[in-house]
Amino acid sequence: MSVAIIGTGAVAGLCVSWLERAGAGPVAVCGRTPLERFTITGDGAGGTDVRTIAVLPPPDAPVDWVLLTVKAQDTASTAPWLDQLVGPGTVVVVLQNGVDHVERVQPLVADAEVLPVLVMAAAERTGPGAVTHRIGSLLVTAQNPAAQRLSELFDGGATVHQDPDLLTAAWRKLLVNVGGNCITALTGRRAEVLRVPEVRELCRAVLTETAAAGRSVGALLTDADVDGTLRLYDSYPDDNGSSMYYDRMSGRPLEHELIPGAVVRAAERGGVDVPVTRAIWALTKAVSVGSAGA
Ligand SMILES: NC(=O)C1=CN([C@@H]2O[C@H](COP(=O)(O)OP(=O)(O)OC[C@H]3O[C@@H](n4cnc5c(N)ncnc54)[C@H](OP(=O)(O)O)[C@@H]3O)[C@@H](O)[C@H]2O)C=CC1
Ligand SMILES: CC(C)(CO)C(=O)C(=O)O
Repeated sequence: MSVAIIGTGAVAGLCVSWLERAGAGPVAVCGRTPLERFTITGDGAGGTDVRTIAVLPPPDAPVDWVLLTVKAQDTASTAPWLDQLVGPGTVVVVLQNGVDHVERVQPLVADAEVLPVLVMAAAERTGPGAVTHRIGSLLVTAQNPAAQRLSELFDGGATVHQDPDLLTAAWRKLLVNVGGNCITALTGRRAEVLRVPEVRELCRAVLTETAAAGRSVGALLTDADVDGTLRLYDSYPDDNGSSMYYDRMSGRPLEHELIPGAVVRAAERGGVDVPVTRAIWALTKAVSVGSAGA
């Protein structure tokens, strides 16, 4: 099985780590800057071991699996890699947050199979090829033959859950991101900020709106999902950040369109009022590098 990962950040590092544990052999990594190895600290389950894993340079021919791990706003810029790596039989696995993976990637890969994957894990890129794996080793995807093969590819490294209702699963993950990612990015504080009582109430308001927006487009979310997400925030270690927090701290653009923007757009389609989420969207857009004046 040939595997090429596009991107050299946190989720790319997780994939390299999981595939090495799965015995998948060295995988190729395609970055904006060439990389020869990853150093992974931790295992997402409390372990603190440090592993160095060598990776292969970008292949010059199509591969069986392309794992796309760039931020949503960088997806279009990967077109040259996709042209090089995708051929008949390639499955393009999109490991991103959000709810519209297929719409974003399918136009770049003609009729190749696109498999959306929700990454139920937390990791931080701390330097070039250096990734700290804090929480989790679960991937959630659709229920189909490609997903079954993905499960076999990662077996021994990460668990792949095939969910018959991926729309609801993606909105459930969006709940986690719309509060946790946006608030940590806006405040410049890690997960401990989510336990400030007034911030917790703000999160409850955003999550309640998000659940309503999700329901308006067919996701089966209830108040129990809101409560479950708040309990998840309570369980985070104080030093857990979020992918949007790391981008804010590094002066990179934010995924404001992928996360609160997706809620606002769905709410508009569904005729749902989401004033608090709209405010969060405006603020994350305003602080995102490159958005000045937009
Ligand atoms: N980090 C986390 O814990 C989690 C993240 N996610 C989601 O996963 C996705 C990836 O996030 P994450 O790994 O954190 O992001 P990172 O910012 O850590 O990594 C993104 C990588 O993509 C690279 N990249 C951008 N454009 C290109 C390109 N054209 N060609 C090659 N590489 C490119 C970046 O390069 P450069 O180094 O040059 O910037 C960077 O290495 C996001 O949608 C995020 O929301 C989901 C769950 C958990
Ligand atoms: C780890 C988690 C759930 C944090 O909100 C995430 O998805 C992210 O950082 O993007």
